[in-house]
Amino acid sequence: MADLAQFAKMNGLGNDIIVADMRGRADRVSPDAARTLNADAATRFDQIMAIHDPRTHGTHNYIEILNSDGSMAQACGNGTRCVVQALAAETGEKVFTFETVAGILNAEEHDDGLISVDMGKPRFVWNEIPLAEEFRDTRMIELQVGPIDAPVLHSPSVASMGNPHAIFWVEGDVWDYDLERFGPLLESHPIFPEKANISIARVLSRGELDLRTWERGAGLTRACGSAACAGAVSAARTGRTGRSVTVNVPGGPLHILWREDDHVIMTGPAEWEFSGRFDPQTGVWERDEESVA
Ligand SMILES: N[C@@H](CCC[C@H](N)C(=O)O)C(=O)O
Repeated sequence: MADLAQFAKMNGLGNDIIVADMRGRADRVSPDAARTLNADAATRFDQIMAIHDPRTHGTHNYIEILNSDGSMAQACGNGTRCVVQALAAETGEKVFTFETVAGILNAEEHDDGLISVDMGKPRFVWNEIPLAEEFRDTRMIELQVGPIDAPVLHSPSVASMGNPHAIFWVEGDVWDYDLERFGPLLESHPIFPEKANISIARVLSRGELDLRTWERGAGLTRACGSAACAGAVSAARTGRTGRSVTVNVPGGPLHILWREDDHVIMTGPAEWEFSGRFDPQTGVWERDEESVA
């Protein structure tokens, strides 16, 4: 059998994550392997967090992120919390610095088990989201779903947390909207040249909002950390909330703080489920004996 790599099936508030240990290896997790793992009910996931040896001095690891469709992602908040929990359990360290495509991320596991990730600074300029055409005010862009005279969703805020997000604001229950139908249409809308993560958000107070997400390259998920960050900063910059909020995603609450230095700090849990070994090229896998229920 090929030279197998260790993995841990984990989740961040129900966002299904595979943490792949690629340290000491020269290969990468292939898109085909991602699609094969996702096709198996036991290992289906939203993102793979591939931990590689560091590429930059001062970082613990380089992290590569794949969505369940095999596409690459620049950021994954829930997945980063799972990586922190796994490495903290292995090494006893509590503070980590990772390099990702989106930049350098600092993260810390607290004594209560919750994990904070510095998701970096949000980007709001149209060509940093990116959008296909210039919008001077990205707090509200011209995009809608439904009849022209009575749109179901309209005027979203857009932001990048290293990955593109559109947040549609609603007055009613976020579960009253057919995100499974609207999500794929909006994810691949021409206004988003790199596609986008599509969220519906309802502001409950100056300190709390509900949020559901159709994830780029993964579909409906129970949690999207970077969307929670994008929703929080968009709520603040449109005057709907303060800069410290609880974001209720379907899997549970996340705390988001948009610091005065412009960094966005996300805090939440992570959970280990089982471990195994897999072929990073084919996705063929086997469960570790001690993980057999
Ligand atoms: N679930 C992740 C987001 C993963 C990437 C996203 N699907 C994308 O392609 O941008 C999170 O918790 O941030």
